Amino acid sequence: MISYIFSENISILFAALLAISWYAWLTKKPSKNTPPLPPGPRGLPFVGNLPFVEPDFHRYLAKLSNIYGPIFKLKLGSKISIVISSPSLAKQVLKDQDAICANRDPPAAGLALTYGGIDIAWRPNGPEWRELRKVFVREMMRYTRLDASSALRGQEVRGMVREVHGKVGTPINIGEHIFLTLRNVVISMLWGGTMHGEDSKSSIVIDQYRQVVDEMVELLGKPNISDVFPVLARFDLQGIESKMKKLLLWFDRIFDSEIAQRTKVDQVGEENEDKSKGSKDFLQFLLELNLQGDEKSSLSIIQIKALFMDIVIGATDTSSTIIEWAMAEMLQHPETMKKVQEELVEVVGNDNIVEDFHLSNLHYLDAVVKETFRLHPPLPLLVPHVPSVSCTLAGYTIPKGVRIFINAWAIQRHPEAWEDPLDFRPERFLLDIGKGDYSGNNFSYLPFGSGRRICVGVSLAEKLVVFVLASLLHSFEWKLPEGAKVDFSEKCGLVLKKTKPLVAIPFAKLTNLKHYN
Ligand code: HEM
Repeated sequence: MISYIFSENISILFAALLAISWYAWLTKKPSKNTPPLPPGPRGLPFVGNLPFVEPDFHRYLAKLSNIYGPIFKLKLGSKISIVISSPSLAKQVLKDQDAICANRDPPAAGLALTYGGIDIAWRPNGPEWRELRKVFVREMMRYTRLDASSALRGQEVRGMVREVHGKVGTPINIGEHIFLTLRNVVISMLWGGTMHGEDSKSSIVIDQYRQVVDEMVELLGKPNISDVFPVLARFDLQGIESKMKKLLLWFDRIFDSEIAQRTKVDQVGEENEDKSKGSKDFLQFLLELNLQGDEKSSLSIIQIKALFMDIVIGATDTSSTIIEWAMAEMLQHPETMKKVQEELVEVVGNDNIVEDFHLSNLHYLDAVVKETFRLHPPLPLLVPHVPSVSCTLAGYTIPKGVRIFINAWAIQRHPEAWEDPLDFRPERFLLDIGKGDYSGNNFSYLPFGSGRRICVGVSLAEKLVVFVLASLLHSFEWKLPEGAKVDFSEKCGLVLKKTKPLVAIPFAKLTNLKHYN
């Protein structure tokens, strides 16, 4: 992967050499009393281990941890990274030393995506980040607000069932339907409807939305010279930053148009009755905060847009990826799919549709989702944590500012933490409910991270994933096309996706056709 970058442009290699002096300055010898840095593979001068990095980064790191142990260092360009691959060390970073290790080192692409890193994901650990998180978690993700938007989610999911029903008996790309549904759910929750100006050319906008989000996520996961040699960042040698800025512009125009539309409506006093009753969409809620002018919790328009980017990226790509993996696992294990469908008949019934209130009773489906998160965590390395001061971990020095990768993918397959770790066995979560706790208290199970930086969208993600899967499996039987096999190869980037899209054939399952309309 990295060697590919260098061959991409000879000038990049030349530019990397310019970093020599910078590198030499950075690599000062530690004093005799400080504990050593963790062990790790020897690298080359200046570029460190960059030329040896393999394309599947999470698997490469897991392989190295078999040689160097559960904590090791890797030099990527001028930057040191620390890799953690055991539950007990993950606990030290994410709990015992959480206050120190909750900083970020935003990649150039991340900064470009979020108006300079003023969102939640890339903001440094400090009072402004805490306040933003508090507003998001307490106000936007609280259960009552999520319950209030359940009708919107239901509407979009039923739209998906209708669409799929139109294609029964033919092979469909499941991921495309899931992505489209989540995109509609997210937009409904953000500003309560379609995108303005969309109607006349909706299919173009829909196609572009997916393309833009896919490209954004790809750029976020792409190795970037600017991130490993920050001194070269200003040259944006691979053009990643400028590409991301162009993509952001696509969303920025939509955000501006929605905000302008809403402000206009509010000014002429046409406030939607529902909004005054409290079931406000996120935009309404954030604009009211903006108007409040309260120094502590007030948000500027640009901060609102940065938050929207967090939601767009956080809610669509990760959630659609895990749903696709879950469908892949169930097509590979038809006995599991059968059990889920039996549970759906018992809880929902054959003459009903899946509703929000059924979800908490779907225990077996919940276990299937948990097992899918274990084997296919959408963010296999979480988002790197960064210590704001130097600290000691397992007897090693962890310098301030290094990136700490928690290899959740490896931890969730660790033979000491999981029996038959490579088997897909949802039952393990039925027997031990605490094992599948999403709140980050079990350090051998971290699909949403843990500690201060734990994902802010856990409650929404949980609802969305179970709801979409329940609806797909309640309304349809699924079969692979004749002779086809499920392909489990992974495409590693920021989000761990399937390399090949999942194609399967839906068959109508419900006898009452009104449920498809
Ligand atoms: C299947 C769905 C999802 C998965 C697997 C997931 C996973 C994660 C993980 C692993 C992290 C990093 C935690 C860490 O650094 O320790 C994270 C952070 C984050 N997620 Fe999610 N996420 C999902 C859905 C969502 C949704 C629906 C939203 C928004 C509504 C969201 C917004 C965020 C934000 C803003 C952060 C940054 C938190 C911070 O740095 O303080 N995510 N997510």
